[in-house]
Amino acid sequence: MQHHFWHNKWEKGEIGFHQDDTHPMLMRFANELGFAGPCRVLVPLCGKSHDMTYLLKRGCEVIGVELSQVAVEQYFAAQDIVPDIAQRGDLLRYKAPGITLFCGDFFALKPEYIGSVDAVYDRAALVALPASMRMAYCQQVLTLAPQAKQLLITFEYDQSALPGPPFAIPFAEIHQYYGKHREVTELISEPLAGGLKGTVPATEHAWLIGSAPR
Ligand SMILES: C[S@@+](CC[C@H](N)C(=O)[O-])C[C@H]1O[C@@H](n2cnc3c(N)ncnc32)[C@H](O)[C@@H]1O
Repeated sequence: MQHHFWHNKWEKGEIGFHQDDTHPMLMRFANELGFAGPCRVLVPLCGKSHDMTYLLKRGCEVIGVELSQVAVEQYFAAQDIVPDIAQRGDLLRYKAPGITLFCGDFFALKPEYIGSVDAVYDRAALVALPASMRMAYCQQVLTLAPQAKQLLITFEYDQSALPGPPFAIPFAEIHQYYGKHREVTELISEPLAGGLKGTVPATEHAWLIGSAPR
């Protein structure tokens, strides 16, 4: 997806992907993933997700990355937090106790900006990207978080029924991106209540991408 597509969505407030509550699959598997202090969790393409606040409340340190300044500023405003803002390479770094959000292109983020990462939480990030960008996205995740385990949430549905995003991503594709050096385990799959965008039957899947052997 081009940057202007997402900037446009945030400027118009067309953010149907944003959830009012913590994602149930995050709550369900947080213990299994070790999402508790002092775990440092990378949240790619984070939007202004409440899932970050849930992770913070569990004592995690959150490192988010988001293209839209509207999203980043709305996140901190909603938490009543005034972050410290500084330039970091091509990104703006918003920092507050326990949470750092980088505003800019995920592909411009460098490992030295974020330090070591214990876990990755991907909800509506991989599925937000067209097929042409997904391999590069997953390689960037592995570059930024080479040792980390990951909770990945995806959808499966008839892609011909909806153009996406979110896109349908079958297991074979996830295996293609992460399966070479990591164990990929399905934690759960459930029918999406009401269907995707209220119309298309879909299943939602949670995957554990195992940490790299040390
Ligand atoms: C479908 S939304 C999901 C947001 C969040 N993960 C959630 O669960 O609400 C995808 C987000 O990715 C952001 N995004 C898209 N491309 C990006 C990029 N190249 N770098 C950083 N963020 C990006 C968009 O602005 C949007 O907020």
